[in-house]
Amino acid sequence: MERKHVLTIAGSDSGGGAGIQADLKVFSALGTYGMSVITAVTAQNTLGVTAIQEIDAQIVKSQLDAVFSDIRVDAVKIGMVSNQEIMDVIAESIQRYQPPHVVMDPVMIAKSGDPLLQEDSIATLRSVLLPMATLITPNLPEAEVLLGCNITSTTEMRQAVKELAGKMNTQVLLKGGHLDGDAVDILSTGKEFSSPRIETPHTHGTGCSLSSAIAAYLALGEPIDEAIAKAKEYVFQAICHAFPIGNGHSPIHHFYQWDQGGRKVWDS
Ligand SMILES: Nc1ncnc2c1ncn2[C@@H]1O[C@H](COP(=O)(O)OP(=O)(O)O)[C@@H](O)[C@H]1O
Ligand SMILES: Cc1ncc(COP(=O)(O)O)c(N)n1
Repeated sequence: MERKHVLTIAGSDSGGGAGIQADLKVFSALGTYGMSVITAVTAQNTLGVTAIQEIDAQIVKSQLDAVFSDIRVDAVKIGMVSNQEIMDVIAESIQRYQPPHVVMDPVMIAKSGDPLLQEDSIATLRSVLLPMATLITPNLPEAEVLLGCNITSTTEMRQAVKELAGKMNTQVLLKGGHLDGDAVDILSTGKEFSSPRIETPHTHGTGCSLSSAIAAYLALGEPIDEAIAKAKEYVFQAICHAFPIGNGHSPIHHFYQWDQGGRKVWDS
């Protein structure tokens, strides 16, 4: 079978739990070929982010041109994009190369509470980048910023996801990981994706991994509902198999093998 190619445009996490590193692990685990355009380098571990170096927008553009001019891209995932200049070059290149699927995780703040987006860039994110995506995957705090209102329950999520989809003119998967109870994510079509909540501090990289798994499954030809359902199951298993690696919030775990009966066996 022809190998599918998936590109992540995101920031690097030196601790290996989120950003580019999580995305590439997901792409490999799902049998796709992963590529990366790095927008920022973060000095980060399980405790937080201690420094950020944004990559020059022209270097981001050169990375995008290098990939798109030579290699077929079956789906794109966009994660941390911290300033307007970088947003503009990404938007231009999506416009120019027209990849078939673009999943955008509008990353604003790390789980540790550290900001990953310059505040004066939110308007550009909203008006330039988000409308170019096939699907956007905000968590609750990000959706609250984009909508300018509080979302405190699944009922309010149902209303908010429809409003966001209307405003951004794209499909929205609103993630409910920040509420209590079952982890319920809601698609703007009204479809809901639920899993039991796992009581663990080791959830670093869940959002990055969900969006990159959706992009990989779209590249593999799954329809959007199926791509989300499979990505959610993947993240659920990856949380279940997380193990502590530092002194803070450890990342989820991406390694599984296939047994002789063709079933996935997660390494733990
Ligand atoms: N403790 C948990 N147990 C099960 N699923 C979770 C848990 N925390 C997050 N999820 C799921 O992981 C994905 C990422 O969610 P969320 O934490 O809301 O996003 P982000 O990482 O962007 O803050 C969603 O599918 C969410 O439902
Ligand atoms: C480079 C980078 N990109 C994204 C996140 C968000 O991930 P999380 O919400 O799990 O901290 C992060 N911490 N670092």
